[in-house]
Amino acid sequence: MTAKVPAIFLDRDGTVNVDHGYVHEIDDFQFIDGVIEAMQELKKMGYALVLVTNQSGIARGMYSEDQFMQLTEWMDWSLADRDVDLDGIYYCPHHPEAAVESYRQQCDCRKPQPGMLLSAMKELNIDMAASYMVGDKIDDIQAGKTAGVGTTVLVRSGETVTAEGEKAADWVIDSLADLPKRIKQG
Ligand SMILES: O=P(O)(O)OC[C@@H](O)[C@H]1O[C@@H](OP(=O)(O)O)[C@@H](O)[C@@H](O)[C@@H]1O
Ligand SMILES: [Mg+2]
Ligand SMILES: [Zn+2]
Repeated sequence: MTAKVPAIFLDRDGTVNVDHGYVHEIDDFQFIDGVIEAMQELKKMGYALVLVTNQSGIARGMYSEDQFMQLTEWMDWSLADRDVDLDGIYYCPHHPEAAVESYRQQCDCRKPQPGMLLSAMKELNIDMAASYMVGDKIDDIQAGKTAGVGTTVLVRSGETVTAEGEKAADWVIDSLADLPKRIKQG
């Protein structure tokens, strides 16, 4: 049995890229300042990078799963081009009140449910206690806690941080760009 790896679970919209609202076009995908450099550093520090994103825009009929895949491929290549190889990409296309019937369900993958993180844990052999969940919403924090992630981190780069969110998260930082430094501080 190989050793377990620590991971950084990354929310997408509001954490990696600016949340313009249900982003599904390359032209609207804008990396937040400093996050690519931070991801480079986190890889060097030995963390696996795992993206976990709710994509209810698919269930809502705003864009197709194929469109999401195309954007994801572009994002993945853009990051690889900058020496950031993502170790996993997980997404939830569902919503309980979906316009598109095939995506209408109360799934276990839409954050705050922990399904995406738990799938990654099994598939990538992740050491959850040594891992971090980074996101801009309380739903990200709750998913991390339920999945047994050691440290939950709320960022101020997306949705306005609420008092409830501040209370739930272990750490609150301005941006993913600040995470490597914050981890090194201990
Ligand atoms: O932040 P992640 O999980 O990567 O992705 C979130 C997006 O899929 C969208 O999620 C929606 O929430 P609802 O899914 O409608 O509750 C809204 O917050 C949108 O502004 C946002 O773009
Ligand atoms: Mg988000
Ligand atoms: Zn789902």
